[in-house]
Amino acid sequence: MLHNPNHLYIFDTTLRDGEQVPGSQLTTPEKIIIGEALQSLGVDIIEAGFPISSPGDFQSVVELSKAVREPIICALTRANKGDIDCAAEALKYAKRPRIHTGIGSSDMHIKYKFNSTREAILERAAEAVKYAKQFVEDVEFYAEDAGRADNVYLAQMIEAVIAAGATVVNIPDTNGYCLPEQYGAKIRFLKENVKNIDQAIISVHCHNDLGLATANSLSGIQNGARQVECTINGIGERAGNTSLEEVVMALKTHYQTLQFQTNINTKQLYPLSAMVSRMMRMPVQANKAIVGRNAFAHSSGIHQDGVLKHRENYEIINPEDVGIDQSEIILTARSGRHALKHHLERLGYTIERIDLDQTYQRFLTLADEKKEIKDDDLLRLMGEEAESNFKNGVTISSLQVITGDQSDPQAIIKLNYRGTEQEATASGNGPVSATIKAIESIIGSHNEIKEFNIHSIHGGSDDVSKVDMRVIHEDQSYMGYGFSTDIVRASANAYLDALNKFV
Ligand SMILES: CC(=O)SCCNC(=O)CCNC(=O)[C@H](O)C(C)(C)COP(=O)(O)OP(=O)(O)OC[C@H]1O[C@@H](n2cnc3c(N)ncnc32)[C@H](O)[C@@H]1OP(=O)(O)O
Ligand SMILES: CC(C)C(=O)C(=O)O
Repeated sequence: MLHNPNHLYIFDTTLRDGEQVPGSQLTTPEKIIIGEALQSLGVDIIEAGFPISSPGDFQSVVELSKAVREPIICALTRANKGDIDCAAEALKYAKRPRIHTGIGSSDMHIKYKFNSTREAILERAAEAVKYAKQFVEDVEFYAEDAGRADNVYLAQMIEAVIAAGATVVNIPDTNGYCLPEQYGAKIRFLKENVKNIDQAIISVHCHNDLGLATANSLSGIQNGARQVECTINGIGERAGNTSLEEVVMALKTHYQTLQFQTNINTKQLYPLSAMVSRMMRMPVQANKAIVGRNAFAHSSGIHQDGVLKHRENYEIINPEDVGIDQSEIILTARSGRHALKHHLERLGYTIERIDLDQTYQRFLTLADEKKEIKDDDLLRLMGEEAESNFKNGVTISSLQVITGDQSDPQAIIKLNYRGTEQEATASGNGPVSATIKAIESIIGSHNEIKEFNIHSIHGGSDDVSKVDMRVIHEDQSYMGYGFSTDIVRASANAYLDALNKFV
């Protein structure tokens, strides 16, 4: 078989083995959407289904064969004529069809599944391949439970099926039993002991029962396999299959050592992972390698500081390479000053004006209570006691407002400004406008307020109100945030929050 010796074929079985997850069955239109996305990702082979299993799965293979033309479309069968006839029929529209047939190869399966003998099973294996060959040129054979099979017998079986015409021989660790070294040694044994092995591609198909599917697949590849069977997000029967994104990124990250190329456009990995998770109703665990929510999130201070100084200190993959915009710095009580400063700057605070130590202590108290500090929490922290956050900031020492429907509202304010306490009184068309005017008469300048929003945090008339405003000063825009149970005080806090960024 002619192929580039450095090319590693990616055989995606999300739609077949991946779909064997309880509750994750897909409709034909959903399979086509995922199939088209897999084609765009660059997989070489799509295992589209098991046509004999149901009319719906048969139809999915038919429709996928029509819609997805670039990758090989593969259909699974047992080693019997009925399954193979059905797969051949379902694949009749495929541009590049492959039948994937096979049978158990371990003594366990031979005895307890088939109540048969090694000799009889070997014969059935070869017959099935010969039969499938009448329909398609490309026939893959799987030796189910090869992970627990005797290597000498497995080699005989593989030799027989290649002689019968198999183009690809799949050595599944069906039950995720092997250790990486054992599985690699099995592949090497076949490479060295099957006389006609050069006439077929060896494929690895590993399950994750011991969390070793990716490690076993890589070990198989290092020992002679040139096709890897995998699924998006590693979904599949029981603990799942080898995860496509893990194996592809391991090959890419270690290209210098392994020297294998794939056609995968890695930037599509994350969007496709999210699509499969949504359509198959299978959440991705947060700490899942490559595509988990936390795969590029840093929440402890030492790591955050390291990442902010030089991303590669704590990341071996650039998140953009897998379609994730950027790493995340999550603020928690384990964060340090560098992370806090990073977020404050991102939110528009000029760090030179902030008393970082003071702010950090208040941040820690809040973080211990809240676990994760979001932008809103940080803005609130800055707005609530704006004066304690800024070095030499303008602060309010008292505010009194007289309002009602008999006269214009009036505000009397005392500000600490430039080292002295100064007082002013002003009236306006409302209590907020009177307060802002009073502040402006002390600082001696007028700044236009472009946006002004008041929200309650939880709802209810006794709630804390949150004010945000955009203040224009010398053609620059400054956001201010304020919080208080008194909406006038919250507005004054927001104005001072913005003011302290430029005064
Ligand atoms: C390791 C894997 O992931 S293999 C793929 C697993 N996927 C699936 O099983 C999903 C699709 N399966 C199905 O829809 C059904 O199981 C069918 C249509 C294939 C078969 O359904 P049924 O005919 O009702 O049989 P059932 O599933 O109960 O039992 C399996 C039969 O297939 C036989 N069998 C199992 N694997 C193979 C094989 N590779 N080659 C030949 N026969 C096999 C079993 O020995 C058993 O036969 P028996 O009835 O003579 O004892
Ligand atoms: C059908 C085969 C390839 C399989 O899924 C397995 O053995 O795990």
